[in-house]
Amino acid sequence: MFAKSTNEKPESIKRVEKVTGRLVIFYEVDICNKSELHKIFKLHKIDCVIHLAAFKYVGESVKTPLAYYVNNISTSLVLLEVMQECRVKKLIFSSSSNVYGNPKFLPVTEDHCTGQNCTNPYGRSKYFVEEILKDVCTSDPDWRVILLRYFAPSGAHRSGLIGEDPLSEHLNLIPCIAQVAAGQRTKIKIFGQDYNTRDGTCIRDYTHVTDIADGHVKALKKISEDLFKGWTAYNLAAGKGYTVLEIIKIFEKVAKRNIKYELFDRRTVGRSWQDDDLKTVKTTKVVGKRYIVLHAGNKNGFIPGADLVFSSSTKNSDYHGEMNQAAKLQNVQTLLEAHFGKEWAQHDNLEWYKNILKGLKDSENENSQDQEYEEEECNSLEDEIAIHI
Ligand SMILES: O=c1ccn([C@@H]2O[C@H](COP(=O)(O)OP(=O)(O)O[C@H]3O[C@H](CO)[C@@H](O)[C@H](O)[C@H]3O)[C@@H](O)[C@H]2O)c(=O)[nH]1
Repeated sequence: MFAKSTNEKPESIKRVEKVTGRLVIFYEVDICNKSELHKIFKLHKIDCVIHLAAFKYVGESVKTPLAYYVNNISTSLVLLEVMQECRVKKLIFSSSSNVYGNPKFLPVTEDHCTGQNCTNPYGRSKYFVEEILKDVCTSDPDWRVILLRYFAPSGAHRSGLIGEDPLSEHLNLIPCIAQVAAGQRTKIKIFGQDYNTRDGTCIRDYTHVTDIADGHVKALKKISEDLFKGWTAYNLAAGKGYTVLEIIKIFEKVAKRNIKYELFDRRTVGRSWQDDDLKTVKTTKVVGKRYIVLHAGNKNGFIPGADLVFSSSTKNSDYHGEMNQAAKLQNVQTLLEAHFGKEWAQHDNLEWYKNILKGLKDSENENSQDQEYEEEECNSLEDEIAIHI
């Protein structure tokens, strides 16, 4: 085992030895230190590497994206180079369900697309490393890679000897609840209450760490099978989602303690597994006031001052009717005319907006059902004068 001692305490290695009954050979080394890594690879006959070294806090990654990209990607690159040079070509990579971003279907299976709509730098760093590993496998058929995509690893070994005692101020949900229960924190901040779920808080599939450990043992067997080739991804998940509030209530019941909490905004651009009962993933409802910004311009750029901001009074996500009231568009028309004089014209393709200017209601409007079409048209009209919303 090799690691930088940012998060590990020496005592934890001793405890791993106690729980497993095996001697752990431990090197305290920065994985980015290529020459040190080389020495270790020369000292031992290594068959397969399990690569777990990474920063892992979603919230922290949003605040310090570069630290996450540098740490999570460069460690992987140095490790891969050393492995390649030492002809060790089997790797089990600790990836994340974050690579799926906002899921397009549920349950999320391994063939779900990855990388699209990742909601945070942590998830994207895992996605990038996955892609690098796929390229490495394509370049050399001797490489074998298993990507293990964890779903919210949580819990502790049943002996109580190994658990999570985080040093970071950024905490995962369950250690944070545990600290509140133990009196080390006064309350827990719940990030997000506007998810499309049973109680509005985010759903995660919390997977016990010993199940995750079993997954690694199985992956080790799999990668050594004669027929194994290239790369394969496996989800490591329990298969059942719980909301943040449900987890808090379960913890209260088990620990027989009151867990105080406070509601906050979402930590990232929201990813949630949504409600199990919902067949499709729906657009997240926005609670509260919305501000709509509209710009106008042409190929020479936006017209200075030609932007309209107004606050919607509706609380549901379909604010378009309100936004396109003739009065609002009239403001834009006035601005455009002030800038272009009579040269300005609304493009024919913007039928829907034209109809609104004529005072037609949504139901009388032929194109109103297809707003996406409208937006696409706007994008392809860069050379025309167009209203772009
Ligand atoms: O103080 C807190 C901490 C978390 N949450 C919420 O609880 C849920 C779970 O968050 P957390 O326990 O931090 O897990 P994830 O953000 O899902 O990330 C974890 O799970 C991923 C796999 O899903 C792993 O890849 C990551 O390394 C690991 O940090 C999320 O909705 C959070 O917004 C709170 O409301 N308050």
